[in-house]
Amino acid sequence: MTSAVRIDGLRHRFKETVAVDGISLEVRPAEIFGLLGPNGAGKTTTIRVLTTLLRPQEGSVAVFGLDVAKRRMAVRRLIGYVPQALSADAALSGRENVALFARLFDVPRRERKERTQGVIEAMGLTDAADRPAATYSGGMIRRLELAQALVSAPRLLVLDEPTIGLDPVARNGVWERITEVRAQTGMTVLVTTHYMEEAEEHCDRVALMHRGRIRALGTPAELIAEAPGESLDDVFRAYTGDDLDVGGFSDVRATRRTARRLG
Ligand SMILES: Nc1ncnc2c1ncn2[C@@H]1O[C@H](COP(=O)(O)OP(=O)(O)OP(=O)(O)O)[C@@H](O)[C@H]1O
Repeated sequence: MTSAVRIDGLRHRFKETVAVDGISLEVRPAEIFGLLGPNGAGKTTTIRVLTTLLRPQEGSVAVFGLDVAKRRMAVRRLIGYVPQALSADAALSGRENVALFARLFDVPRRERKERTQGVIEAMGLTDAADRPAATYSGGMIRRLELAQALVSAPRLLVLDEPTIGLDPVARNGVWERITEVRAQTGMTVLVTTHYMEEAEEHCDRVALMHRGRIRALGTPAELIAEAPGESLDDVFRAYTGDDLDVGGFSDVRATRRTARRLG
């Protein structure tokens, strides 16, 4: 079966910083795959290459068999992407935001209304759909952004830190919606996070990334069985040693970014 994502020897640098240092991995169709690691690990750079926003400098990336460097537009049509930066317009209602994405992604005109309503319902936003997004909570904004990404019925949903800065209840709400959509559609989900406990609970397989490299890859249970400790957090520490305290699981940067997003 064709891989949903296949990354071979991807390396990417920004001047003297090597952001991604030769990674290879495969995401299987219909799985929820977590790319995990602290700030600066190289997760976003990897995501930006596979969503065609950055051209691969070295190595290759294919989405459902399509090379991201050679088939950019075809790859984009397969992907729904929720970036870290805010992608909803606060002045528009939830429904208007989703309808805008339906137009942007060429959803056929006669299907737009129904598809927009469908994803709004799926994300639990029916009651709030006609209010300006400015009145939404952080969790609702994230679910609206998921609705925007889902309206084009992508085969691969790519989420960059979907629960960052949310309280535990809102984080659960976002994950519930992600797992429901996956169960209903068989969509593949690639998610980055630095919340190990969320990945442990919701991801089928994970890759632990640190300083541009993949340190371990497998199901959460496999990784926990192979390394000393009882959680993915322990596994990560085992693979990265003291580095983590320097690299930082600190949420400071993340929290600041979220404050900007919602402010
Ligand atoms: N546009 C850029 N210009 C220069 N350096 C960059 C750029 N984007 C990322 N980097 C650097 O590349 C490294 C990897 O960053 P990346 O954003 O991919 O990590 P990340 O794991 O996604 O972390 P975060 O969760 O903080 O975004 C970091 O050292 C970062 O500072």
